[in-house]
Amino acid sequence: MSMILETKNLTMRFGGLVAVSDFTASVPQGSITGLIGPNGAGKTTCFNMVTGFYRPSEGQVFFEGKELTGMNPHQVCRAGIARTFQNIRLFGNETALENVMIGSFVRQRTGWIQSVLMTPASLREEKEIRKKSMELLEIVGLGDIAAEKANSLPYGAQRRLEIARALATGPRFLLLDEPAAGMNPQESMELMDFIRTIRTRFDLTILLIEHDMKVVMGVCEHMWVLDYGVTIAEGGPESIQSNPKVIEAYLGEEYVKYA
Ligand SMILES: Nc1ncnc2c1ncn2[C@@H]1O[C@H](COP(=O)(O)OP(=O)(O)OP(=O)(O)O)[C@@H](O)[C@H]1O
Repeated sequence: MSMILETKNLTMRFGGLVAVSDFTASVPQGSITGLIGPNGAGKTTCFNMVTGFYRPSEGQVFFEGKELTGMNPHQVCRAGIARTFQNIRLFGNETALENVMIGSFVRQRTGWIQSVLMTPASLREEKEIRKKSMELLEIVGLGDIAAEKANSLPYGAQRRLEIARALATGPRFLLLDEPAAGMNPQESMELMDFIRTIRTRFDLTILLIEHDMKVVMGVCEHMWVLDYGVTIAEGGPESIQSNPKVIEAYLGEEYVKYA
């Protein structure tokens, strides 16, 4: 099985705090993989190191066999990795369509000078981007709210919109940071279908951080478990749910009793 992402001994220190220690992990191509663990375990820090938001104190990141360590977020995005954030980061006063268009500009061929001068090439490209962004909104089920401002949308729609914007950058690898946060059980169920659908439709590999165990166990084929920055387990849903270390550090006996 080929690995789309490999990390080697990724370590992040903030002063005296070791937020992530020696994170050596791999994500199979085409998989939906989970990164789980208690609050403060270092999950988002791992995302930040992979996507160039943090420069690791030590260690390396390889994407499709090429080293990404030290690249900035824009370069990582152009390489084919997109992400969403734990706290939704949309342009609230822009419409849903404009938010998706902003994602597409990462792949824009004409430069900013041409855009400012509104050359025929840049106008043609903007029209193309508008059309593609609209199609994307339709695919994620937001076609009818394209003209609404992002901050007026219900929470579940905002999460989908953030994913649509990430998809607009044309990624092969998508990282989702707590996509089910704040969703009700019905929305979480729909999210699982949605994640599987976009994986197939866009030929993606997905890595997600999530605390909702129904979502994690329902959708992830493989997962990594962090506790205090240290990897304490990896495996499929069955083995993770019965792993004593994971039960003690994170899931708890109650979860095991009622799962
Ligand atoms: N920029 C930063 N400066 C200092 N400490 C940080 C920074 N970012 C994260 N940390 C610390 O690193 C540790 C890991 O945080 P991180 O956000 O990665 O955890 P997490 O597993 O994603 O938690 P949660 O599930 O609550 O989102 C925490 O102790 C956090 O306070």
